[in-house]
Amino acid sequence: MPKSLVLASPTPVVALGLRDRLAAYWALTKPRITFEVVLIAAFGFLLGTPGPVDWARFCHAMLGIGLLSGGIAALNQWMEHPADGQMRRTATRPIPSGKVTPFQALLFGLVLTIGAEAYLCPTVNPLTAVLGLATAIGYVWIYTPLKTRTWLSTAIGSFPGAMPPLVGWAAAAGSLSLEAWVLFAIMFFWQFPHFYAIAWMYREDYRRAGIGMLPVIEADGRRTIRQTLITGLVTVGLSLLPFWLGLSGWIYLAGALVLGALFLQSCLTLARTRTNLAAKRVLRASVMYLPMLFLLMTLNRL
Ligand code: HEM
Ligand SMILES: CC(C)=CCC/C(C)=C/CC/C(C)=C/COP(=O)(O)OP(=O)(O)O
Repeated sequence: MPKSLVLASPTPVVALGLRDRLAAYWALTKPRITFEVVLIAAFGFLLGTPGPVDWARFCHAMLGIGLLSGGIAALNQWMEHPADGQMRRTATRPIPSGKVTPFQALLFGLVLTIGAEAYLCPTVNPLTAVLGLATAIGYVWIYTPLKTRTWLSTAIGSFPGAMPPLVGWAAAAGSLSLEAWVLFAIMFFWQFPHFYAIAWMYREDYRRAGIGMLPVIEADGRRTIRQTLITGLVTVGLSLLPFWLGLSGWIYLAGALVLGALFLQSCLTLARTRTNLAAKRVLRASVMYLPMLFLLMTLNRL
C-alpha cells in the first residue's frame, strides 16, 4: 500500500445527531485508557493514605484525574489527527472520520485539561495539580510531537504514562515518598512490553504514518524482543519491592510472583513465536497485569 494513502479522507464535519455527537466527544477522551489511568490512580490514592480514607477527597481526585486524562487524550488526537487518518487502527477516530473538527477537539481538550487543573488545585492539593500539569506537558507537548522524530519517543512517553500512581499518592498524602516512586518505577517499566507489543502488531500502520517505533525501524525484531524481555523482568523484579518496603504483605508477594510469571510467559511466547497473536497476548496480559497487581497491593494492605 502506498505510504501516502489516506485511509480516512479529511472530510468536513459530518451532520450528527446529539447521541452520535456525544459519543464522538466521549471517544476523544480515549475512555478505556482513561479508565485504567483512574483505576491505577485510585490504588495510588489508597496506598498513599496515611490513616482513614478521606472519601470526599478521593472523589474529587478521581474526577479531576479522569477529566485531565480525557483532556490530554483529546489534545493528543488534535495534534496527530493527520497521522491518525493514515492508520487503520485510528482512521475511524472522531477527527479523521469528520465527526469532530480539529478546532472542536482542541477546544474540548483545553476545557477539560484546564478545568481539571483548576478543579484539582483547590479541592485536592497543589502538588496533585502540579504533577497533573507535568503529565499534560510531558504527554502532549513532549511525547506526541516526538513520535514521528525518534524511536525513543515511547521511552519518553513512559514518564507521563507512569504518573497515575504518583498523582494518586500525592492526592492522598500531599507529598511523595520512596514508596510512591517505586509505584512510578513499576509503571514506567511495565509500559515497555505494553507498547512494544502494540507497535509489533501495528508496525505497518505506524510505518505508513511515519511513526518510527522500534519494531518499525529494525528489520528483524531482535532488539524489540530483547527490550521486551528485559523490561518485563525489571517490572516483575520491581513489583517485589512493595513487599520489602512493608507496603504490602505475603499475600501480595505470592500474587505478584504468580502475575509476574504469567506476564513474563506472554513475553517469552512472543520471543519464541514472533507472531502478531503472541503480541496481542502480551498487550492483553499487560492491560490485566497492572490493575491486578495494584489491587493485590491495596487489598493486602487493608
Ligand atoms: C508510552 C506509553 C504508551 C503507549 C505508546 C501506549 C499505546 C497504546 C496503544 C496504541 C493502544 C491501542 C491498542 C489497540 O488499539 O489495540 C493502547 C491500549 C491500551 N493502553 Fe496504552 N500506551 C501507553 C501507556 C499506557 C498507560 C500509561 C496506560 C494506563 C494507565 C495504558 C492503558 C492502556 C489500555 C487499558 C489499553 C487497552 C485499550 C483498549 O482496550 O482498547 N497505556 N496503548
Ligand atoms: C495522571 C494522568 C492524567 C495520567 C495520564 C497518563 C497518560 C499520559 C497516559 C497515556 C500514555 C500514553 C503514552 C499513551 C499512548 O498514546 P499514543 O498517542 O501513542 O496512542 P495512540 O496512538 O492510540 O493515540
